Amino acid sequence: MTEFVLTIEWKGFERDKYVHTVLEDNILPPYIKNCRWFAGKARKIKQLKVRHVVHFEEFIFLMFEARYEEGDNELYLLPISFIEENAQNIPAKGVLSKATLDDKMGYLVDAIYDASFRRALYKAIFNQSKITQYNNDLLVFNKGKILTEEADGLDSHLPNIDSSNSAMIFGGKYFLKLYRKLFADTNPEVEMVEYITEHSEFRNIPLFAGSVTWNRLEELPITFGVMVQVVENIKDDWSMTGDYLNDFLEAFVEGNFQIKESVFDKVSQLAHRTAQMHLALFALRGADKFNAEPFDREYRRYLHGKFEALLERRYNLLTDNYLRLDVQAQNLAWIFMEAKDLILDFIDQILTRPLSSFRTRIHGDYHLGQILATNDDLVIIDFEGEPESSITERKIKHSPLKDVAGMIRSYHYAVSAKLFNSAETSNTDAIVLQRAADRWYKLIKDTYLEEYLSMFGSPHPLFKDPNEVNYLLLFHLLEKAIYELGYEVNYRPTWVKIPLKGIVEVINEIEKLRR
Ligand SMILES: Nc1ncnc2c1ncn2[C@@H]1O[C@H](COP(=O)(O)OP(=O)(O)O)[C@@H](O)[C@H]1O
Ligand SMILES: O=P(O)(O)O[C@H]1O[C@H](CO)[C@@H](O[C@H]2O[C@H](CO)[C@@H](O)[C@H](O)[C@H]2O)[C@H](O)[C@H]1O
Repeated sequence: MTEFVLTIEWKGFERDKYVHTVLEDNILPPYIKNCRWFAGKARKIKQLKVRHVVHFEEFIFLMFEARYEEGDNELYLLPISFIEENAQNIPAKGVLSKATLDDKMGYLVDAIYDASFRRALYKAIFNQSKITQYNNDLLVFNKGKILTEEADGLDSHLPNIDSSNSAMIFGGKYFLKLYRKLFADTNPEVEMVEYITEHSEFRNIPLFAGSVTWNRLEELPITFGVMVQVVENIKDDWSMTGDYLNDFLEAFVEGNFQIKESVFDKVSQLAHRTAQMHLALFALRGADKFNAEPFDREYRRYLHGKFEALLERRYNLLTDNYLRLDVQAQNLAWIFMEAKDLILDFIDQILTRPLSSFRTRIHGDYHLGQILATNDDLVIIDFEGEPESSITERKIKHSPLKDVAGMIRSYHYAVSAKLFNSAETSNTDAIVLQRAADRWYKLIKDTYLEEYLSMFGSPHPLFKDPNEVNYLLLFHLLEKAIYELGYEVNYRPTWVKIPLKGIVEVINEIEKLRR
């Protein structure tokens, strides 16, 4: 914590240039370095700038902009509160600085750690409050039908989870996600969860309980948070699949190839829930935001342009990081780079080939970590969309096969990570390991895909013909693996091989199609 004693006044906080400057220059820079939610740690920061202030009772929603040496700025939400000395036990990671308010000594803290802030948030959602700001903007709290518990007597806590936003749990029943990185326009998660809850029968998501939005007079609204039902889950499906793979690994080191029937059952169950989610989203047509659309020229061009730009970014990233890769990853990277023309040729087809299927709103960032396993079912969470895309892009309708490709990639990740990163296999020949991983992946992928497609009548408007399905699936598998390459280079360099292997697999498939 910095040694500043900041003198604060809530009234007129938006004009308090002195406080803003101290925050920008002295308090925020060291503070955000230790925040899990600050995504710019690896980037060179040029400046942090207090951009907006929204008042909420005796708290402030502060928004600051991170300006970097290179690349786009980012806007972050930091709710702040003043805590009198010894008033509450705030963890050190939540304290911004020493402060005085109305001659009282205390601390300026991240308000999520302040129980009275959490209570105020809940009450405001429950009462559907609307708070007019100094410039006539509105802070709007919206309530879902399932929110029935009065705030009085309801306890709240911060769950111990790994999350890029901030979660709070109320009365063990409601889960509030406060977004940290903000975007202009309503967060797709609020739209999706609210619409599915209110206008469909699909119940394998946490139902909508409320939202917090800053409605700006002159500009697009910004979503601060969404509240949903708590899912009493045992673990997420990534960990669950890891458990199945432990059994598989155990048998494998004994010389057996063995997948339990119960594993196929779980994969089928996920395929069914995925299909039901897509059917529900497709059925929401009629509501403007959700109407299914054809593969028109504009969309085809968009998809093509986005893929080309992604490809270019990733080739540059690989070139810049090539020497940091191990030999196996370098070999795979070569295959990827040499296949550039083949890939470009393949994606060009999206512009002209017949595509009569429809596209609809989808999950957008679908992988095993987004599935929570309850006692006997699966619940799909995190409808925020692909982290690298803008909010407008996240709302674009796609073939549901984009989600299917995401999940298939996730199974590929799970088996690759387990087989290649486990101590048990450190002495096993890489070719033998690869063969086992390929077999497991193929069986699981086929099960997932067949079960998924079997849930749609044939032909279904979303999947008009098998050739389209094959092409679009390959297109999205390739796109996703190329996207993942960026994530791994930046966050888990030792995992870069996994998406590279995925890319090479699709390249092989494309070559087969050309023969
Ligand atoms: N409705 C919920 N009930 C219980 N736990 C949840 C719920 N939603 C999310 N979680 C937990 O929080 C974690 C992060 O959720 P997620 O929506 O992915 O947030 P973020 O986008 O901030 O990473 C999940 O992996 C899960 O453990
Ligand atoms: O869940 P997020 O929205 O933060 O998604 C990002 O992080 C994911 C990792 O947590 C990353 O997913 C990749 O790794 C997963 C295993 O850890 C694997 O199951 C996914 O298939 C793979 O894409 C995701 O790409 C990224 O956007």
